[in-house]
Amino acid sequence: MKLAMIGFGQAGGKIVDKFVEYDAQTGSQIVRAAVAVNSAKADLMGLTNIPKDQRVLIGQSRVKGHGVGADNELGAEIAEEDIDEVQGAIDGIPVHEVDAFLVCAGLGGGTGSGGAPVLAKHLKRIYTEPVYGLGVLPGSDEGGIYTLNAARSFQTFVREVDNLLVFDNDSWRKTGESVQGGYDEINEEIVKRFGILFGAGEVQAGQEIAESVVDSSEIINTLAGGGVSTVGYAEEEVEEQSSGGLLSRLRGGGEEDDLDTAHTTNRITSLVRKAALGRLTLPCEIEGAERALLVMAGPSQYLNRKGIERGRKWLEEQTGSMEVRGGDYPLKGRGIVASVILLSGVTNVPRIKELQQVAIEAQDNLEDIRSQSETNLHELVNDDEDELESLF
Ligand SMILES: Nc1nc2c(ncn2[C@@H]2O[C@H](COP(=O)(O)OP(=O)(O)OP(=O)(O)O)[C@@H](O)[C@H]2O)c(=O)[nH]1
Repeated sequence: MKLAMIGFGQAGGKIVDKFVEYDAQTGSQIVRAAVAVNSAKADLMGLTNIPKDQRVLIGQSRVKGHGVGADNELGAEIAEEDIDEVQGAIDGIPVHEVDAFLVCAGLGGGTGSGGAPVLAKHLKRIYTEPVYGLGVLPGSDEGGIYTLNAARSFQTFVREVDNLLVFDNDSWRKTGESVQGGYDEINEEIVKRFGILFGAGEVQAGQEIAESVVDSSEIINTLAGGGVSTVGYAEEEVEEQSSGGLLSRLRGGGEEDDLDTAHTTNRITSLVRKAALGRLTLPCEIEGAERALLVMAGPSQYLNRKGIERGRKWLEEQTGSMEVRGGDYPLKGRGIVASVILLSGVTNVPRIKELQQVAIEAQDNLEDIRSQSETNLHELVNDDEDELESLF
């Protein structure tokens, strides 16, 4: 499916930048247009793949190109004030050629956290195409203010988008890694998962015809209905054979043929389980997910309808959902068979409840500190008996 991607803030910009790189490397053609919006000039200059004329600096009169310093209320305000400048960049997008918008942002900071929901609301008012969000939750070690920002932004962003796809930095960070190196790896994980998912609806000319190919409308229907989504992923390396070799073996028929089919089917069902029960972009209980989509990607000789059907049925049982779609995505040249599972409308998410709890504590703390601040400063600056006088 073809997307117009808008990265808001530093994390959002870097993720979209990575999507553009992925698109060029794999030819998956999911990024029809890419825009970066930020209040920090340096962050925009640090991008590599998004065209320079598609990078929009907002809030110059307020923050002089230096960012909003994790103040997401200010981030929301300047996004509203400068929405026409953002729209100016979006005007350059051939919207009739895109299936949906994807607004990406880290929810813990200021610019993206505050600005992304404002932009989503604006896009939904103007366009009929669905507007999805890709929201990144901060690590739990980032501190109270980031958690509070994320909890407030999450609440607003979910309301303003047609569906919020969530990625939780907390469950992906590795110890002993530099923050930057860590983010590079994390961003690759994000782009791989969402790249295959959205790429599934985009069959290119010359690609092998799949048995039951996933179409953009299936992704859109799985996301329709709103709420929060998470994505599971698992892959296995396979040897890519030329189709001629395999076909001639298949034509030979016999036991080897049955073995191949059984092996292919089993590989698919085990990859489906691994993807659903392994690390999700947002960890949650999969039971109760309202809708799901299973995409099996790989060389078409490693995909079969039986395996996908079994995987789909298993997902139906595990989620209890009646709306589980499934299909394949022929993907040559990567030497893998991969299973991507989109779980949409998830509601049993302990991580969000925990985030909200920490956010409320941080909010109460901040209020206490603010309310005492004037008294404390007065006590510090003035002597006990008020014997000293200020100069003027
Ligand atoms: N996955 C991922 N997360 C990131 C990356 N950079 C920052 N983050 C996360 O995103 C959150 C927000 O940070 P930024 O995007 O840098 O903030 P901003 O929107 O530019 O806002 P200000 O810097 O406050 O103006 C942080 O709390 C991190 O958790 C990145 O490259 N990848």
